Amino acid sequence: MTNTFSQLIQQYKALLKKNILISCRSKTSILLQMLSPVIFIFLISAIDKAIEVQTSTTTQYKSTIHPSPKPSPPIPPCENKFFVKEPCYDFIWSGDTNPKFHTIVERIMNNNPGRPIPISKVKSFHDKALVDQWFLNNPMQCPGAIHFWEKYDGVISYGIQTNSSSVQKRGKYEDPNFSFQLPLQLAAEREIARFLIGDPSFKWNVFLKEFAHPAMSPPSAVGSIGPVFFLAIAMFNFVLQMSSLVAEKELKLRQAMTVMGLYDSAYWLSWLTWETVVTLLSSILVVLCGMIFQLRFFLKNSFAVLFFLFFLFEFNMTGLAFMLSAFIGKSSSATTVGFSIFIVGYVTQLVVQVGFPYNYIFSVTVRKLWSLFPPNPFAQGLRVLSHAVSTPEDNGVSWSKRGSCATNDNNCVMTINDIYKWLLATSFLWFILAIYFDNIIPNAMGVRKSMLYFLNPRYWTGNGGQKVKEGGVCSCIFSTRHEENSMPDDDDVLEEENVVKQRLTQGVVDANVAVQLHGIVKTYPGTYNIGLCCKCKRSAPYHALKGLWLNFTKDQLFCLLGPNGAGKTTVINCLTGITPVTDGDALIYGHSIRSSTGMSNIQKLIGVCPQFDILWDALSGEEHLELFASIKGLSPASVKSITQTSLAEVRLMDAAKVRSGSYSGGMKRRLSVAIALIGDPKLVILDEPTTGMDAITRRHVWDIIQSAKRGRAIVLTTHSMEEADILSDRIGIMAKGKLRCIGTSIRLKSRFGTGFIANINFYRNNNEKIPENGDAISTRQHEAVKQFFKNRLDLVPKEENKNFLTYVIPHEREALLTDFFTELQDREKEFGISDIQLGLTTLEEVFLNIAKQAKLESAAAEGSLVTLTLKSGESVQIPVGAMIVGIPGSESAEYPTGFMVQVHWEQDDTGALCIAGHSQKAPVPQKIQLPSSPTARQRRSALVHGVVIDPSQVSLVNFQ
Ligand SMILES: Nc1ncnc2c1ncn2[C@@H]1O[C@H](COP(=O)(O)OP(=O)(O)OP(=O)(O)O)[C@@H](O)[C@H]1O
Repeated sequence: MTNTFSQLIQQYKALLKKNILISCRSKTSILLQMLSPVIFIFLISAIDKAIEVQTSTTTQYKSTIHPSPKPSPPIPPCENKFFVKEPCYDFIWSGDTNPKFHTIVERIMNNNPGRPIPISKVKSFHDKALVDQWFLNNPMQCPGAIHFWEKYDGVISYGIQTNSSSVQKRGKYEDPNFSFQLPLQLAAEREIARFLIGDPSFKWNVFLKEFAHPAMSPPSAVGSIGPVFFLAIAMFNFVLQMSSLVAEKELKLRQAMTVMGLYDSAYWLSWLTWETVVTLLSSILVVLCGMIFQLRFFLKNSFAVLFFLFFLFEFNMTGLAFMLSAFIGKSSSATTVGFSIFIVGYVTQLVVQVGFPYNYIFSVTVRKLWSLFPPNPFAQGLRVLSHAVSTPEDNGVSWSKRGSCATNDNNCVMTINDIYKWLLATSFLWFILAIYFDNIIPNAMGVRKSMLYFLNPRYWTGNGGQKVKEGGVCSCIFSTRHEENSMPDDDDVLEEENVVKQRLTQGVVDANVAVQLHGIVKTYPGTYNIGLCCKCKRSAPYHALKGLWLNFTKDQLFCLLGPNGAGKTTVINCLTGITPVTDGDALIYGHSIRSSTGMSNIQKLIGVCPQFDILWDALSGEEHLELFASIKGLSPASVKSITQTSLAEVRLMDAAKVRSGSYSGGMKRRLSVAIALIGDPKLVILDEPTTGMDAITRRHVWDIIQSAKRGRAIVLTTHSMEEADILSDRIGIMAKGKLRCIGTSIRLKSRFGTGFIANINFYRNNNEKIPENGDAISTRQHEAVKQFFKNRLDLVPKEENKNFLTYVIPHEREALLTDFFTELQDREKEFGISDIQLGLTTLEEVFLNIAKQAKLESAAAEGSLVTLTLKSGESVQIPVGAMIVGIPGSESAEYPTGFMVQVHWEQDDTGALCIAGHSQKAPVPQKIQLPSSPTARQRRSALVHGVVIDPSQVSLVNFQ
């Protein structure tokens, strides 16, 4: 337990270092994170200043203790109105049938203070109805009208008609009461009074005086646009965090660490710690910037209150990023998700600003649901704090007052303290959900845990409960077991299988065996996915491994060969726990891959070099090795020295401090090999480790692998036959999920090669004329040797040149070889032979034969047909892969039983089988009966169907 804990701490520290290095090495993201608070607070401060300038013309925001009287304003020219259509009128009036009113209006126009109104700017009408009609037909051409009437002689009445709503333009307000109604009313009363008393120069002075009032605080930009600006600051970190997590998942970096024994808890804790630090710094920076830019909001509210609000909000956003990252498969999508969250947050914050749902009229449930989205409670917090500094007398919220409401806030449903508690609680909710979704959503390999995995008590005790499933949570999965239980065709494979089975049934534990594969079966499940129009799309299950029984011995390198798609990587994925086996089991040093405890023990014992380099571009080779050494649990004191040794071993000392992003392909592969070997793993799995390496480096890595065999088992997959030949102690060739052959390189060559290769080299005879045309090389000595081979072994050369002849000698002729070569050597001089080389066929040939055989098998199983066109011009339909084909209806005097041909097959670039040619015709043996007349189906298709003849029933010599 203590051991586990100290390893967890060691992993945590190493991962934390990795997170810091990766984050700090991305200069753009660091710059964005550091500069965004400064830029956005500067913008808020600029907007604050603009509001101040805009409101400087009013006294609303100035303390007015002794207001001074001001003379009543004149009637303004109509052009001064905010929205006006020309030609416009300063005012219009009705009652023009009465000459008294003409006089009054003339005086209003002439005595307008500072500006007599020209006659063209006033229009008169008979009555009010006509005025209304005119207003209707000429909108925005006049601010209002005055209507005169005389009820009794000497009693003049008037009424003013105007639009009472104030309008705003470029941040300024136009109040119709002060800009039109009051001046016209005062002018009308003055001139009516003068008219009635008959003194046109009667003094009539009206002064206006506002209330004495204290200064109001101008509206703060923090309260209005602050929430969205602060949300933008948080979004930078949100997107960066999410893309870091998703990238580690997408690039399988996390999977690589898990395979090497990483604890999930160390992984999550390391990111959480780093993000807490980033959030902490960002929040302090925001508050400090606000104070530096002298924003009242930041100066008056307590530093601690502000800091905690910003910190908890950003922390909450980090939790949300953690949770959402479980649903995203590509790091490039993080920006899109971030942008969408920002847009949604912008709108919901606007809604919060107008009072929804932080008001007593809304239910608690609505408030809680709304508050689940972090920008919303944050916007409410900013609203509360803005409210607390809305007048110059307000002192903001102090730390001790964070739990109480402002006295003038009648709608206080959430104090700052409530918002803190809410943000903190929901942050932890997001983190828990992040871990939950991370477990139940299929990873890059389509593997996930059951939806209720946490209810299994064994999950918490570590004794199991780690059972995994495949396929999406919502896809309808069906999985069929692989029922094919055929016995292996090959004797060696059968023997290996029997040995493993016997040991299993007898419970024999062989200390020399590192890995035992007990019939592992892997079937990738087919899925039903709901497509367009609710159509279920079904994909068939794929049987990638069809029951492998194998032992990998200690101190040995087992090489798994096989064509693309044979199932080699699937074996590795099953052994490393990346993908679960469908059936069977494997024991690695006695630990079962099917149990979670077993798998976590296995992960401590293995080192893996995956098929593709899984490295962080921003980390150097040295940092990679240090990280993996710590994950493996090497003692912290030894990590440095072991790293240096590893680097020296793979010749990366000079590039130790260079970031792996700038490594060449070969350097990356070497680093991957070093990572696989670090920490002295007892089982090393190398999936095509030398891909992309030059010849010198490859030989060097072979040396490393060779010397690494001591004390451990190595499993290697490769497409290089030379590599397999040199490195392996045993080789297994797989095809179509089955082991086709097993044994040492020599055994495979002797069993599956076409036989022996004989190279006969000739002296150059300068006196002899050698034809220029290479295709028609035929010298006397060549001919003699060719005749010698034909007579003694019945062979023709596979390749020939003016300097040599190459023969492939089948195994069946092995008995004749001693005498044959003795005689050939004796007659060397006669034949002009300079050198005779005899060797086994290459491993490559074995590989190609096995691959071809597997292809033939599957083609035969599928029953697909191709057309064979004979040299004589006839066409015949034959099954793909058929070797000997009899041609029905080919009976003649020369071939009374009909004839047959041997078909030569080859694989094209895609691995598909195609006809390479066919042998000469040979008579069908008497014992085989070909159908004499074509079948009904053949008649329909108009093509003859060849009859497949069992090769054991004919002598292949017939075809030469
Ligand atoms: N997650 C998966 N879902 C469905 N089929 C898969 C999955 N992974 C692998 N396969 C299929 O299983 C078969 C074996 O794949 P595998 O990667 O093990 O082959 P391989 O021998 O390693 O090939 P290569 O030499 O190309 O690496 C392939 O046909 C592949 O398409």
